[in-house]
Amino acid sequence: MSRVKALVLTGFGLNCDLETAYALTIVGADVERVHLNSLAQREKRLADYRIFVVGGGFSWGDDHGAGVIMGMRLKHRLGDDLQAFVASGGIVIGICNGFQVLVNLGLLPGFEPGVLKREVALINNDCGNFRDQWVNLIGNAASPCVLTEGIEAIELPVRHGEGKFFAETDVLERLERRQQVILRYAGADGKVAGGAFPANPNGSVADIAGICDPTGRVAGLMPHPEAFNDWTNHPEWTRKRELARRSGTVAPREGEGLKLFRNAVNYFR
Ligand SMILES: NC(=O)CC[C@H](N)C(=O)O
Repeated sequence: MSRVKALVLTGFGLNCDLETAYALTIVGADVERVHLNSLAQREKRLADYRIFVVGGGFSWGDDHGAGVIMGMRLKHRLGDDLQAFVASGGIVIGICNGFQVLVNLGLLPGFEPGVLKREVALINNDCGNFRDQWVNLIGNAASPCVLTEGIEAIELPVRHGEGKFFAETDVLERLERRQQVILRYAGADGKVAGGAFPANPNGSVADIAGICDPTGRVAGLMPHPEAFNDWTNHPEWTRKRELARRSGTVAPREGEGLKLFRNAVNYFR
Protein backbone atom coordinates (compact mmCIF):
# COMPACT_ATOMS: atom_id res chain seq x y z
CA MET A 1 0.00 0.00 0.00
CA SER A 2 1.44 3.39 -0.96
CA ARG A 3 1.88 5.86 1.84
CA VAL A 4 -0.43 8.86 2.12
CA LYS A 5 1.41 11.99 1.01
CA ALA A 6 1.28 14.99 3.33
CA LEU A 7 2.62 18.50 2.82
CA VAL A 8 3.56 20.54 5.88
CA LEU A 9 3.97 24.23 5.08
CA THR A 10 7.10 26.14 6.14
CA GLY A 11 8.35 29.68 5.88
CA PHE A 12 7.94 33.26 7.10
CA GLY A 13 7.90 32.38 10.81
CA LEU A 14 5.95 29.13 10.97
CA ASN A 15 7.88 27.13 13.56
CA CYS A 16 6.12 23.83 14.28
CA ASP A 17 6.75 22.16 10.93
CA LEU A 18 9.39 19.69 12.12
CA GLU A 19 7.25 18.49 15.01
CA THR A 20 4.16 18.30 12.81
CA ALA A 21 6.03 16.34 10.15
CA TYR A 22 7.32 14.01 12.86
CA ALA A 23 3.79 13.35 14.18
CA LEU A 24 2.48 12.61 10.67
CA THR A 25 5.43 10.33 9.94
CA ILE A 26 4.80 8.27 13.07
CA VAL A 27 1.23 7.56 11.95
CA GLY A 28 2.38 6.45 8.52
CA ALA A 29 2.30 9.47 6.21
CA ASP A 30 4.96 10.26 3.64
CA VAL A 31 5.70 13.85 4.67
CA GLU A 32 7.40 16.75 2.93
CA ARG A 33 8.03 20.15 4.47
CA VAL A 34 7.51 22.69 1.71
CA HIS A 35 8.17 26.45 1.71
CA LEU A 36 5.24 28.70 0.82
CA ASN A 37 7.26 30.15 -2.09
CA SER A 38 7.72 26.68 -3.62
CA LEU A 39 3.95 26.30 -3.70
CA ALA A 40 3.32 29.83 -4.92
CA GLN A 41 5.85 29.38 -7.73
CA ARG A 42 4.42 25.95 -8.56
CA GLU A 43 7.69 24.11 -7.93
CA LYS A 44 5.49 21.91 -5.76
CA ARG A 45 1.81 21.29 -6.41
CA LEU A 46 -0.86 20.77 -3.80
CA ALA A 47 -2.57 18.31 -6.13
CA ASP A 48 0.31 15.86 -5.57
CA TYR A 49 -0.60 15.49 -1.88
CA ARG A 50 -3.60 14.28 0.11
CA ILE A 51 -3.03 16.14 3.37
CA PHE A 52 -2.03 19.82 3.64
CA VAL A 53 -1.06 21.22 7.03
CA VAL A 54 -0.49 24.82 8.04
CA GLY A 55 1.03 24.50 11.49
CA GLY A 56 1.82 26.75 14.39
CA GLY A 57 4.17 29.67 14.69
CA PHE A 58 4.42 33.37 14.22
CA SER A 59 4.08 33.95 10.49
CA TRP A 60 5.10 37.51 9.65
CA GLY A 61 5.60 38.07 13.37
CA ASP A 62 1.82 38.28 13.87
CA ASP A 63 1.95 41.71 12.18
CA HIS A 64 -1.52 42.95 11.18
CA GLY A 65 -3.01 40.20 13.37
CA ALA A 66 -1.89 36.58 13.66
CA GLY A 67 -2.22 34.67 10.40
CA VAL A 68 -3.49 37.66 8.42
CA ILE A 69 -0.62 38.08 5.96
CA MET A 70 -0.08 34.35 5.45
CA GLY A 71 -3.85 34.05 4.92
CA MET A 72 -3.79 36.73 2.24
CA ARG A 73 -0.76 35.20 0.54
CA LEU A 74 -2.44 31.81 0.36
CA LYS A 75 -5.73 33.27 -0.76
CA HIS A 76 -4.31 35.35 -3.58
CA ARG A 77 -1.51 33.05 -4.76
CA LEU A 78 -3.09 29.67 -4.12
CA GLY A 79 -6.80 30.23 -3.53
CA ASP A 80 -7.89 28.27 -6.61
CA ASP A 81 -5.45 25.42 -5.91
CA LEU A 82 -6.69 25.20 -2.34
CA GLN A 83 -10.32 25.07 -3.39
CA ALA A 84 -9.53 22.42 -6.01
CA PHE A 85 -7.59 20.47 -3.36
CA VAL A 86 -10.59 20.44 -1.03
CA ALA A 87 -13.05 19.67 -3.85
CA SER A 88 -10.91 16.70 -4.90
CA GLY A 89 -11.16 15.16 -1.42
CA GLY A 90 -7.97 16.42 0.27
CA ILE A 91 -7.66 17.12 3.97
CA VAL A 92 -6.56 20.57 5.20
CA ILE A 93 -5.43 21.01 8.81
CA GLY A 94 -4.72 24.35 10.47
CA ILE A 95 -3.04 24.26 13.87
CA CYS A 96 -2.86 27.43 15.97
CA ASN A 97 -1.22 29.95 13.61
CA GLY A 98 -2.46 27.67 10.83
CA PHE A 99 -6.01 27.87 12.19
CA GLN A 100 -5.71 31.67 12.21
CA VAL A 101 -4.51 31.46 8.59
CA LEU A 102 -7.42 29.26 7.43
CA VAL A 103 -9.92 31.57 9.12
CA ASN A 104 -8.38 34.70 7.61
CA LEU A 105 -8.24 33.31 4.11
CA GLY A 106 -11.84 32.16 4.46
CA LEU A 107 -11.40 28.41 3.97
CA LEU A 108 -12.99 28.03 7.41
CA PRO A 109 -15.84 27.90 8.25
CA GLY A 110 -16.42 27.50 4.50
CA PHE A 111 -20.20 27.72 4.63
CA GLU A 112 -20.50 27.94 0.85
CA PRO A 113 -18.41 25.58 -1.25
CA GLY A 114 -16.20 27.47 -3.67
CA VAL A 115 -16.42 30.76 -1.77
CA LEU A 116 -13.50 32.02 0.32
CA LYS A 117 -15.05 34.33 2.88
CA ARG A 118 -13.92 35.39 6.33
CA GLU A 119 -16.82 34.77 8.72
CA VAL A 120 -15.13 34.25 12.10
CA ALA A 121 -12.04 35.60 13.84
CA LEU A 122 -9.32 34.63 16.29
CA ILE A 123 -8.53 37.68 18.37
CA ASN A 124 -6.45 38.68 21.42
CA ASN A 125 -6.88 36.49 24.48
CA ASP A 126 -9.25 38.05 27.02
CA CYS A 127 -6.62 37.70 29.77
CA GLY A 128 -4.46 40.20 27.87
CA ASN A 129 -1.37 38.05 27.52
CA PHE A 130 0.11 35.03 25.77
CA ARG A 131 -1.02 31.72 27.30
CA ASP A 132 1.16 28.63 27.44
CA GLN A 133 -0.69 25.83 29.27
CA TRP A 134 -2.39 22.47 28.88
CA VAL A 135 -6.14 22.38 28.32
CA ASN A 136 -8.89 19.78 28.60
CA LEU A 137 -10.97 19.48 25.47
CA ILE A 138 -14.16 17.68 24.60
CA GLY A 139 -14.99 16.47 21.11
CA ASN A 140 -18.27 16.65 19.23
CA ALA A 141 -19.44 13.19 18.21
CA ALA A 142 -22.06 14.73 15.88
CA SER A 143 -19.47 16.65 13.85
CA PRO A 144 -18.51 15.45 10.35
CA CYS A 145 -14.84 16.23 11.18
CA VAL A 146 -12.46 13.53 10.01
CA LEU A 147 -9.68 14.57 12.41
CA THR A 148 -11.58 14.35 15.67
CA GLU A 149 -13.62 11.25 14.88
CA GLY A 150 -13.89 9.04 17.94
CA ILE A 151 -12.31 11.64 20.24
CA GLU A 152 -14.57 12.24 23.23
CA ALA A 153 -12.03 14.03 25.38
CA ILE A 154 -8.36 14.92 24.98
CA GLU A 155 -5.70 16.97 26.74
CA LEU A 156 -3.44 19.15 24.59
CA PRO A 157 -1.17 22.15 25.08
CA VAL A 158 -2.00 25.65 23.86
CA ARG A 159 0.44 28.51 23.34
CA HIS A 160 -0.94 31.62 21.75
CA GLY A 161 -1.68 35.29 22.17
CA GLU A 162 -4.59 35.52 19.74
CA GLY A 163 -6.69 32.47 20.38
CA LYS A 164 -10.06 33.90 21.31
CA PHE A 165 -12.59 32.49 18.87
CA PHE A 166 -15.15 35.10 17.93
CA ALA A 167 -18.19 35.05 15.67
CA GLU A 168 -21.46 36.96 15.44
CA THR A 169 -24.52 35.21 16.87
CA ASP A 170 -25.97 34.22 13.49
CA VAL A 171 -22.65 32.71 12.41
CA LEU A 172 -22.38 30.82 15.71
CA GLU A 173 -25.86 29.43 15.22
CA ARG A 174 -24.93 28.30 11.75
CA LEU A 175 -21.80 26.58 13.06
CA GLU A 176 -23.77 24.83 15.78
CA ARG A 177 -26.58 23.80 13.46
CA ARG A 178 -24.14 22.19 11.04
CA GLN A 179 -22.12 20.60 13.84
CA GLN A 180 -18.99 22.44 12.68
CA VAL A 181 -17.65 22.95 16.20
CA ILE A 182 -15.18 20.10 16.72
CA LEU A 183 -13.52 20.82 20.08
CA ARG A 184 -14.46 22.86 23.15
CA TYR A 185 -12.44 23.87 26.19
CA ALA A 186 -13.49 21.96 29.30
CA GLY A 187 -12.71 21.77 32.99
CA ALA A 188 -10.87 18.85 34.59
CA ASP A 189 -14.35 17.45 35.35
CA GLY A 190 -14.92 16.98 31.62
CA LYS A 191 -17.70 19.57 31.42
CA VAL A 192 -17.48 22.57 29.07
CA ALA A 193 -15.58 25.44 30.65
CA GLY A 194 -18.48 27.89 30.39
CA GLY A 195 -16.01 30.66 29.67
CA ALA A 196 -14.20 30.16 32.99
CA PHE A 197 -10.49 31.02 32.97
CA PRO A 198 -8.07 29.25 32.79
CA ALA A 199 -10.00 26.16 31.59
CA ASN A 200 -11.01 28.37 28.67
CA PRO A 201 -7.60 30.05 28.28
CA ASN A 202 -8.57 32.89 25.96
CA GLY A 203 -12.26 33.75 26.38
CA SER A 204 -13.39 31.98 23.21
CA VAL A 205 -17.15 32.30 22.70
CA ALA A 206 -19.01 29.07 23.43
CA ASP A 207 -15.64 27.61 24.55
CA ILE A 208 -14.79 26.92 20.91
CA ALA A 209 -11.26 25.54 20.41
CA GLY A 210 -11.67 24.22 16.88
CA ILE A 211 -14.04 24.08 13.93
CA CYS A 212 -14.34 22.26 10.60
CA ASP A 213 -15.98 23.02 7.27
CA PRO A 214 -19.19 21.28 6.17
CA THR A 215 -17.22 18.50 4.41
CA GLY A 216 -15.39 17.65 7.65
CA ARG A 217 -12.10 17.56 5.70
CA VAL A 218 -10.96 21.09 6.49
CA ALA A 219 -10.34 21.63 10.17
CA GLY A 220 -8.61 24.14 12.41
CA LEU A 221 -7.84 24.17 16.11
CA MET A 222 -5.88 26.34 18.54
CA PRO A 223 -4.38 23.48 20.63
CA HIS A 224 -1.29 21.66 19.33
CA PRO A 225 -1.84 17.92 18.72
CA GLU A 226 1.68 17.58 17.27
CA ALA A 227 3.08 18.64 20.65
CA PHE A 228 1.58 15.59 22.34
CA ASN A 229 3.32 12.95 20.23
CA ASP A 230 4.81 10.96 23.11
CA TRP A 231 3.62 10.22 26.66
CA THR A 232 6.56 12.13 28.10
CA ASN A 233 5.22 15.38 26.59
CA HIS A 234 2.46 15.42 29.20
CA PRO A 235 3.40 17.44 32.33
CA GLU A 236 2.16 14.64 34.59
CA TRP A 237 3.55 11.69 32.70
CA THR A 238 5.58 10.25 35.58
CA ARG A 239 2.53 10.43 37.83
CA LYS A 240 0.39 8.73 35.18
CA ARG A 241 3.04 6.05 34.79
CA GLU A 242 3.11 5.47 38.53
CA LEU A 243 -0.70 5.36 38.83
CA ALA A 244 -0.83 2.83 35.98
CA ARG A 245 1.89 0.74 37.61
CA ARG A 246 0.02 0.68 40.91
CA SER A 247 -3.16 -0.48 39.20
CA GLY A 248 -1.26 -3.20 37.37
CA THR A 249 -1.60 -1.60 33.93
CA VAL A 250 0.80 0.17 31.59
CA ALA A 251 0.28 3.81 30.60
CA PRO A 252 0.08 4.25 26.80
CA ARG A 253 3.42 5.43 25.43
CA GLU A 254 1.88 7.23 22.51
CA GLY A 255 0.87 10.86 22.89
CA GLU A 256 -2.86 11.37 22.42
CA GLY A 257 -2.36 14.12 19.89
CA LEU A 258 -1.37 11.51 17.33
CA LYS A 259 -4.99 10.34 17.18
CA LEU A 260 -5.92 13.34 15.05
CA PHE A 261 -3.14 12.72 12.55
CA ARG A 262 -3.88 9.00 12.43
CA ASN A 263 -7.53 9.78 11.67
CA ALA A 264 -6.39 11.95 8.75
CA VAL A 265 -4.06 9.29 7.33
CA ASN A 266 -6.53 6.43 7.85
CA TYR A 267 -9.21 8.38 6.01
CA PHE A 268 -7.35 7.56 2.78
CA ARG A 269 -6.89 3.86 3.51
N1 LIG B 1 1.63 28.73 18.66
C1 LIG B 1 1.14 29.47 17.71
O1 LIG B 1 0.97 29.03 16.57
C2 LIG B 1 0.84 30.90 18.04
C3 LIG B 1 -0.03 31.60 17.04
C4 LIG B 1 0.07 33.10 17.11
N2 LIG B 1 1.41 33.53 16.84
C5 LIG B 1 -0.44 33.62 18.43
O2 LIG B 1 0.35 33.93 19.31
O3 LIG B 1 -1.62 33.70 18.62
